[in-house]
Amino acid sequence: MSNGAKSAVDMIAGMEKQERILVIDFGSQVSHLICRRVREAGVYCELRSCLLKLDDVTSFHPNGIILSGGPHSVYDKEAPHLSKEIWNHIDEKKLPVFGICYGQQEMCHFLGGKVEPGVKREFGHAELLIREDVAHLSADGTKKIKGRSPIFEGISTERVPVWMSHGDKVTQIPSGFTSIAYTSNTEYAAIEDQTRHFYGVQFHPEVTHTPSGATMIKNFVLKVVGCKGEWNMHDFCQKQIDIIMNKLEDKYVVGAVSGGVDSSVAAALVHKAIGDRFRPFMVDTGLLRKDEAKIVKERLEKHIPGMKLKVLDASGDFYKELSGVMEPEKKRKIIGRLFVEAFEKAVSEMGLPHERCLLLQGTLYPDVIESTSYKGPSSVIKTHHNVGGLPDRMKMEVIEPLRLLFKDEVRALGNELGLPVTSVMRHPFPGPGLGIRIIGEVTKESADTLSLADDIYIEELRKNGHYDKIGQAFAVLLPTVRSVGVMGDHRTYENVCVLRAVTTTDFMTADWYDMPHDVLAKISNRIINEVKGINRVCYDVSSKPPATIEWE
Ligand SMILES: Nc1ncnc2c1ncn2[C@@H]1O[C@H](COP(=O)(O)OP(=O)(O)OP(=O)(O)O)[C@@H](O)[C@H]1O
Ligand SMILES: O=c1[nH]c(=O)c2[nH+]cn([C@@H]3O[C@H](COP(=O)(O)O)[C@@H](O)[C@H]3O)c2[nH]1
Ligand SMILES: NC(=O)CC[C@H](N)C(=O)O
Ligand SMILES: [Mg+2]
Repeated sequence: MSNGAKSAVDMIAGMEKQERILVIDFGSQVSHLICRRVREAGVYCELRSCLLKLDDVTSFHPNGIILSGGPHSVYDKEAPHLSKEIWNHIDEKKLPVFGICYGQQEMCHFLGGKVEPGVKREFGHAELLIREDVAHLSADGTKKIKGRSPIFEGISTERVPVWMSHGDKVTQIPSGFTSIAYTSNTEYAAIEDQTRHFYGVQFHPEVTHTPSGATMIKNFVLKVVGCKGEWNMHDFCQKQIDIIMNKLEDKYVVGAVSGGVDSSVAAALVHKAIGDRFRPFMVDTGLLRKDEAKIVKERLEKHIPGMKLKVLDASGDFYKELSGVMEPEKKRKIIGRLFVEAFEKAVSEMGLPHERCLLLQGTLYPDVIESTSYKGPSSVIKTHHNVGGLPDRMKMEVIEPLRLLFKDEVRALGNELGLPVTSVMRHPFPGPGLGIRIIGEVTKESADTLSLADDIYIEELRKNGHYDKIGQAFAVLLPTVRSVGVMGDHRTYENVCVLRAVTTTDFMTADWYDMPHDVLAKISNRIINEVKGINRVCYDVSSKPPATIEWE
């Protein structure tokens, strides 16, 4: 639901004193992973577009800067560059810089080196050879010693597997730089200017295909920049509560809470900050998991003392309006509209002063990155599904307390706030719920059937130790398909249920989960025996792409 614009409540204000790294995005597909690695090193960081202005840099107060990779070639006419003012500021403030791939090329290009189209494009694994004889000043600055660059400290081998993805090549390094590692393809696989604390690598240390990459980024942040690495969820949580408390003074916040990770954590945080001026509500669409509204209400009220979750039963409207509708996009539109109507009804029933009321949104950092990062020529923009349109239509200001966090940081924040594991580690559940898992027309009967099958499936996954290994699992019902079966010597002619389970890191791509046959057998047996109306169970072995995770 993010529009990427600044929220009404600026969640960063008040955090100025903490150490921080600015990651400048030149359009790489994996720039966000640089942020992940920096934060894993215990240092707060943000990703900003390479089109940023000097003011954006000075107001961020970075301790160091990382330049990402990108699809352009630095010598192209339309290639993006950091402005001269920013480079001057870097010089003036003596800010350490780490350039990755395009970032390294950009640094060399600007500082008087040379970048040219390479003879050989390199995509994939390469072997990096670390130089052990780089001249350095000793820690006390008194004598010259020989050893490896601080970027490579703690890496146990001299030959390091790294991931390459480039066509251009640095052919001449700027004065002051020296090579600190090489590959068979380039002398300048890693370079440094010790005096200015400038570093560059041709490969990608941010991806997991470079196993020691996280160490290199950590070394830059802690050893070169000199950060202490003390950013942690406990302090972050406390600071965010203070910020919300101070900014909201006498305001009210209404929040649509689904029981999913994001909305539950956001709700817990805002409740901690403003108590009963936060009014959470949940819409029972009739398309939720089995007993979901009841379970979510009990669970949240138990773990967030004092919170009262209002449940609005709108299931009748959903079944009525979906009756006879087969087409997936039509169903989604109807569901989206009914959600908004239910929200409006819930808010108006609360009778709060409209001008003092904000809407809580569970926007996460990937959504913010998507709308603010630099889009290079070959970048793919993901489609973010959501319930949509609410703040515009309701003309309400929004508060997005999670907009600086990645999903697993949200989970860590949930732990910090005392939410149970069942809340913070649960698989995502889409807003349209069973509505897009009943293929074709949705009825109360099919929703009841599917929720029973889904419940058995999830229960068995938990019992057999598979739930936490899976990114998302659910059952799908095919009410338009009937199959013949035999039960107790009788002919049956009933529905087919499909089980889906995928592993994924970001839900943009996914692999089907290799489920052991004995577990499948148990689940199939239970569903066919316990759920009336289903006589056949199939397992979905399609990956995304070309399939999607949901069926509609
Ligand atoms: N049944 C519901 N009642 C109230 N709000 C809902 C409901 N379903 C979805 N929403 C709202 O829509 C938002 C988007 O849903 P989405 O599924 O993306 O996130 P989530 O449910 O918070 O987390 P998760 O990704 O773990 O499911 C939710 O954060 C919540 O504000
Ligand atoms: O809140 C949501 N509202 C939606 O309309 C919606 N559609 C898909 N999803 C979830 O998005 C992820 C990717 O789904 P697909 O591979 O089916 O596109 C998966 O996690 C899906 O469950 C939704 N979430
Ligand atoms: N991954 C990158 O940053 C690539 C940089 C540049 N486009 C090249 O091909 O060399
Ligand atoms: Mg959800």
